[in-house]
Amino acid sequence: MYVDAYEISGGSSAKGGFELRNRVNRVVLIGTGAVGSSYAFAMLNQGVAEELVLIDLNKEKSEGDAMDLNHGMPFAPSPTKIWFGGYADCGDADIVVICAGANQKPGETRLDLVEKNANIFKGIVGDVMSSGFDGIFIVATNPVDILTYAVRKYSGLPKERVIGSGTILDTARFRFLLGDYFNIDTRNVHAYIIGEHGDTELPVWSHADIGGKPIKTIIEEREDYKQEDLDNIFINVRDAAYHIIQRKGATYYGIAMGLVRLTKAILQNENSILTVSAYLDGEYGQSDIYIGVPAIVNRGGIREVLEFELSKEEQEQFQHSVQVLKKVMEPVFSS
Ligand SMILES: NC(=O)C1=CN([C@@H]2O[C@H](COP(=O)(O)OP(=O)(O)OC[C@H]3O[C@@H](n4cnc5c(N)ncnc54)[C@H](O)[C@@H]3O)[C@@H](O)[C@H]2O)C=CC1
Ligand SMILES: CC(=O)C(=O)O
Repeated sequence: MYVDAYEISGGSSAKGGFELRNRVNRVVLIGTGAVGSSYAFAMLNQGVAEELVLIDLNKEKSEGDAMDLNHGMPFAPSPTKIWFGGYADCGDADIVVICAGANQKPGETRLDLVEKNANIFKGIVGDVMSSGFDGIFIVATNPVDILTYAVRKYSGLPKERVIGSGTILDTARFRFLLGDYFNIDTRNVHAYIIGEHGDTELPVWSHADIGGKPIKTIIEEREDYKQEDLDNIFINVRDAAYHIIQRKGATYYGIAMGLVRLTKAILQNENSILTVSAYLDGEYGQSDIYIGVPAIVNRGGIREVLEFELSKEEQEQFQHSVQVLKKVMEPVFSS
């Protein structure tokens, strides 16, 4: 069901040929808390899906969200059929997005959430798969790399059809701050954060450029830009969630827009390069791990992981990030 965006119907048209029938696409969102409801709002505003189903343990909340969102429909760029549903609705879904589970309290790391959220995920993924779901999972719940691994394990779906949001948000934060620093439209900044979506993530300075010019070269050539400032930019990216959680208790708009970007890349078969949590099977010298890397995303999910030629320091940092994740994963998946 996930492969064909279009179905050829055999019925004869007025002109006697085949009719190309656009099959309705459906996204099911599980978890309509701060992140999930922001995602639903952004989906409606961008007119990405034809059907959007909301599921949450707190049924009243998702029912209220469906009503509220539907009242905005006259202002949307295109119609989206939105309803509060149940797991049976996943059977016909193209994409299931999971934002359900606990979030960080001030001072907590993402990795601190692993046990609680892995337990929640066993039930959720089991219910989704019982519906006959055969599409693509997108995972946002933290610790996202480990929970994406959990979804693959619990669902048994092919690796390319289980995708974590990975460092899509961190990369966006990085591009925003670099754009601000160099006074360039952030969309013209090409720079990536890879590794764990968390404290061990790293910036890929060796492949960061603006308008084709490496940022390293700009720093060497221009006295008004300093390496020290770039180092601070990365620290602000890495610690952004802590800064926001301290101020408002949670982060949700940035990730919601990142998740919509990912959903669009899939539904519109874009072959876009996004830094997502992808399963590594030898790439970057690593295996049996989900972690943030640049990947080509299209209607089949992850078409390919892109392997940047990393500097020695970047390689070491990436390896460290893998090791930290594996250490936390070990007790979760050993039984
Ligand atoms: N990947 C990323 O870049 C980001 C990830 N997150 C993560 O997203 C997750 C959600 O965060 P928030 O929306 O702020 O939390 P929230 O507490 O506002 O919402 C969580 C929702 O999950 C629901 N839920 C809990 N157990 C459930 C179950 N078994 N079935 C269905 N629904 C269930 C709750 O009822 C609640 O509505 C957290 O783990 C957070 O750390 C947050 C921001 C960025
Ligand atoms: C909470 C979280 O993972 C983030 O904002 O990056």
